[in-house]
Amino acid sequence: MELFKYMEKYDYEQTVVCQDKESGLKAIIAIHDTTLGPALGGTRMWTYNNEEEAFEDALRLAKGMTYKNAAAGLNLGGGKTVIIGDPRKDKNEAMFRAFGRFIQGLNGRYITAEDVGTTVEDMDLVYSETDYVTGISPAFGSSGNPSPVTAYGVYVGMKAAAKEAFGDDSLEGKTVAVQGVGNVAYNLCRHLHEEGAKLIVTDINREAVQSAVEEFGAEAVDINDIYSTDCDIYSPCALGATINDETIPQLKAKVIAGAANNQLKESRHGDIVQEKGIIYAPDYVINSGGVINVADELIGYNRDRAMKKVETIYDSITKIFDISKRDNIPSYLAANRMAEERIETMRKSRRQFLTNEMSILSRGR
Ligand SMILES: NC(=O)C1=CN([C@@H]2O[C@H](COP(=O)(O)OP(=O)(O)OC[C@H]3O[C@@H](n4cnc5c(N)ncnc54)[C@H](O)[C@@H]3O)[C@@H](O)[C@H]2O)C=CC1
Ligand SMILES: CC(C)CC(=O)C(=O)O
Repeated sequence: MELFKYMEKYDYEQTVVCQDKESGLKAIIAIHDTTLGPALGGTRMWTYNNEEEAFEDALRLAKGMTYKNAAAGLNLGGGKTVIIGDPRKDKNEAMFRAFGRFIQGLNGRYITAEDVGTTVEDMDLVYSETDYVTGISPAFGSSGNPSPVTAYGVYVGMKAAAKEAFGDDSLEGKTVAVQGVGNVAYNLCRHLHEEGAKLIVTDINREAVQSAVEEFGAEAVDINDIYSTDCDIYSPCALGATINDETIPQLKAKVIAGAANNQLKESRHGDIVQEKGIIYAPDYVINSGGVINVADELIGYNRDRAMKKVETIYDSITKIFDISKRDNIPSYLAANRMAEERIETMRKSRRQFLTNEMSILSRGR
């Protein structure tokens, strides 16, 4: 990857490469756009095949956060970190504390939280070194693990998508194929089960699948069979790029609504999905519950306020479908326009110098 070329193409502000030999920390912090406020986005720990893959993931995820935070109406920009390593083997206290010090060095331009491969306990270690971290333990007055709230947001967003596709937002009797039953999806399965949906699940982690089978009466399928399974809703909740040239022809679902970030391998896959008449709930809107929840910590966490805001995901998804129909554009593009318009408006209106830019956080209530 030619880093500067890539950054210029998608207008990234900053990429920070962090290395700490003692702890084994290798982290890439990508800050895409801070027009709306400090960049907030989680930290993913993953075993990448090579450095290029890690850079690309950090950059793509950071851009997604710019759009997610803008579409959610947050006064926050977009950033994300990837730590290169195996979350099951390579973690240690010194690593997350070293990472915390690097974040502190950015002086508030970037605020972190959990993502795939990192936990509340990891963020508590980061908090030992910096205030610019969210999703830490409730014992610190924080909101804890964002995953259950993300799951709730995906659930309400899925209902809005079901209304668009089937004329009714009830998920009772609907068959939902859930790909990945990790932190978010397991909680999503619980909501769906409680409403009477039928679940089909898959995961590379057999124990997670077994739990979903036992607790929710889910049917388990092989990881390669999830796309072609007979279902009403396909819910991608593992990693990104699962909506692509190979998988779209296999899909039988009328709706795609899931938690994963960067579900479309390329933008054009959003066009193809639309042409096939599949209702696609844009990923960064439907999965914004977690960031909405942790962002509330920045103004003094209030769970009721945060959950009320998460419930607006239903209206946001509905609005996107309305724009999509009105302007005859795919839903992913309707979401992008909504986010871009907000960023551009704010970019134009915020020209005068302020001594304390962080104060904008308190105005997002
Ligand atoms: N945790 C959160 O609050 C948020 C998460 N997301 C996104 O949602 C997705 C899931 O996040 P979490 O549940 O936190 O992660 P997680 O790591 O707890 O769950 C992911 C699950 O996917 C499984 N998996 C990985 N590759 C797979 C494959 N090829 N086929 C089937 N299963 C596979 C893993 O074994 C794991 O159980 C990620 O894309 C994440 O970026 C987005 C917004 C917020
Ligand atoms: C996990 C969230 C709190 C933030 C984030 O990184 C995301 O929404 O993808």
